[in-house]
This record gives sequence, C-alpha cells and structure tokens, in this order.
Amino acid sequence: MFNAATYRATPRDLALIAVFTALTAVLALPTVTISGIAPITLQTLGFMLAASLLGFPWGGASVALYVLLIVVGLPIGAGGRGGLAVLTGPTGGFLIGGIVGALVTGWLVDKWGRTNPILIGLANVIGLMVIVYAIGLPWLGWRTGSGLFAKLTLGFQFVPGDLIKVVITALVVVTVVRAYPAIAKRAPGPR
Ligand SMILES: O=C(O)CCCC[C@@H]1SC[C@@H]2NC(=O)N[C@@H]21
Repeated sequence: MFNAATYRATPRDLALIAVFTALTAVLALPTVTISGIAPITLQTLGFMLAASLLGFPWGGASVALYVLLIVVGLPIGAGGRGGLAVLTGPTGGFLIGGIVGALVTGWLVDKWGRTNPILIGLANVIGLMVIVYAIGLPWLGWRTGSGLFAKLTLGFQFVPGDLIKVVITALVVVTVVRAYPAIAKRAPGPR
C-alpha cells in the first residue's frame, strides 16, 4: 500500500535529484532538428537515467525540477531554451510527458529490479517513449495545428535515437548499480 512517509526525501535524495537535473540540463544542450519543430535531443537520456537510477518518485521529481527551472527562465531546455513559453509551446507536452513517464519508469524499475537490462529497457520504452509520445505528439499537433500524419511522421524520426538512449540507459544502470548498489536503496521503514 502507498505510504507517504516512505517517500519523504532525505538530504541524500535531494542531492541526487539535483545531480540528475543538472546532468539533464547539460545533455539537453546539443540538438539536431531533422524536420518539424521538436528537436532530437539527449534530454530524454537524462530523464531515463534519473528515472531508472533514482526510481519512484525521485526520478520524476528530478524531471519536474528540470521543467520548473526551464519555466522560471533558466536556458536549459533542449537547445538552451528557457521560459514559460517552452512549456506552453509545441514541445511542452514532451516535458509534461517526461514527468509522468519518469514516474512510471521509476516505479517499474523499482518493481522489476536493476539487474536485467531487458527489463530496465522495457520500463524505459513504456515510460519514456510510449508515454512521452502519447502526451507530446498530440500536444504538438494541438499547438501547431498539424494533422495526424504530420504527428506520426515526426514521432517516427525520434524512435531510432530514443531506442539507442534506452540501450545506453540499461547498460549504464546495470553497471552503476553493480558498482554502487546503494544508489537506488532507501532506508527501511518510514522516515
Ligand atoms: O523543448 C524542449 O525542451 C523539449 C524537447 C522534446 C524533444 C522530444 S522528447 C522525445 C523525442 N525524442 C527526442 O530526441 N526529441 C523528442
């Protein structure tokens, strides 16, 4: 059963949340735009690593902090953009999807463990590809007035890169957790 006390953040949790927010900010800077408005970016690799290593709910908290910092004006969105317009603009749905997706991926990884790269990969495909696209692409269509075909075409261009990020995440998580098993562990019992 859900017990809120189990999810009270310790200073260590807060430090890890901040570290992964900073990592995501750096990863988001280089972008490639093939066509359309949404760029190909390593921002999602930051989301995947945060969700998979920090688990539920701290991975989602790290992505939420990242989005909050963009909204208040830090130029850390994909390609170095910042401000409320990033969230309300065409790519804002990918950011909201990233928060929801990171919560789901973190929950799945906590449940399935961090030793099997296939399961880690599957958790990331579900949370940080399927959910991110499911929120981001209709949002993009809504904000740009583009039709279903345009949205699907745009969505397909992200799939190869996002799958590569999933593989990198799975390998990094297995390696990091083997070297530093405490990263995803919480002190037992309510805090
Ligand atoms: O403007 C932003 O900061 C958000 C950019 C979102 C880009 C999306 S996330 C999912 C998909 N994969 C990518 O590499 N780019 C898009």
